Amino acid sequence: RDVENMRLIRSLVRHVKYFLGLRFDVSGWEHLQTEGPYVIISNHQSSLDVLGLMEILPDRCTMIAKKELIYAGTVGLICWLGGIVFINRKKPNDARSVMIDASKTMLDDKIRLWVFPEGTRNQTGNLLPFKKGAFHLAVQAQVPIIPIVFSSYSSFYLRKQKQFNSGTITIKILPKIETKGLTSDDIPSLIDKSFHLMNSSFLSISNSVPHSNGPCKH
Ligand SMILES: CCCCCCCCCCCCCCCCC(=O)SCCNC(=O)CCNC(=O)[C@H](O)C(C)(C)COP(=O)(O)OP(=O)(O)OC[C@H]1O[C@@H](n2cnc3c(N)ncnc32)[C@H](O)[C@@H]1OP(=O)(O)O
Ligand SMILES: CCCCCCCC/C=C\CCCCCCCC(=O)OC[C@@H](O)COP(=O)(O)O
Repeated sequence: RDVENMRLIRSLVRHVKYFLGLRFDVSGWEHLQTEGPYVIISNHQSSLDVLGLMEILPDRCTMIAKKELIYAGTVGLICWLGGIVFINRKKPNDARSVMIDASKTMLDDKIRLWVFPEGTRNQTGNLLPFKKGAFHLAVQAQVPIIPIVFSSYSSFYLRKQKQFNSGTITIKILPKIETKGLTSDDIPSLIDKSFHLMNSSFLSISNSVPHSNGPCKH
């Protein structure tokens, strides 16, 4: 169990896109060229997000995930080996204390953490209001937040209609938001700022989908 295992996991998962006919169009790589630990936050539409995540995953970066994933067979084992931090969403007090511990570990072990601040998968067409854990984590560790947005999958993947076509996912890496000197009092405004940046970015990259390479909506 070590975050270094993510290198191997990342290189294996990167092949899955070819089987599904998916492409990634990434912008903002330069924003990930930040030294040391940081917290990445991104929107969460489906388990397909794992492919985009692995496409851009920086070194020494692991995720916060719901603890049910440990029991998901091979996927659970892979998550455990990759050093994923598991939280019990049914016990928010426990989840919070795990995240407070994580804020120390990320500094001690120079680890970056990826959090899905919506807290659950969402395909409503707008981002869900953000939970607060990711922002407490960044402020407690005094590390930057790097927001990342995946464009809507609705042009190629309709879960209810069981439709899946090939397509292109646009990933936009946004400039980091510094948290040095911020305290827990600043968290509401930090959330507000991050939410509006990400939601407007999500809407703008989802409407255009310029490079769609597959059969489109029916
Ligand atoms: C064949 C190929 C196989 C390939 C296999 C490949 C495998 C690869 C593996 C990759 C896997 C990726 C895994 C992705 C998994 C993604 C998920 O599981 S998403 C779901 C889980 N994640 C989350 O839920 C994170 C977001 N949630 C939160 O951050 C929450 O805040 C919370 C920590 C869970 C707590 O929940 P809750 O209490 O409901 O939340 P709030 O409303 O936000 O907060 C209430 C209250 O508590 C205060 N608070 C919150 N956090 C903290 C903290 N860390 N420290 C101090 N205080 C905290 C918060 O301020 C609120 O109080 P207030 O008075 O209202 O301010
Ligand atoms: C046509 C099929 C389209 C789907 C293809 C999916 C291919 C993905 C390939 C490999 C990735 C498998 C890793 C699965 C990890 C799942 C993580 C996940 O997404 O957990 C859900 C959790 O965050 C939120 O849970 P809830 O929405 O609250 O419950």
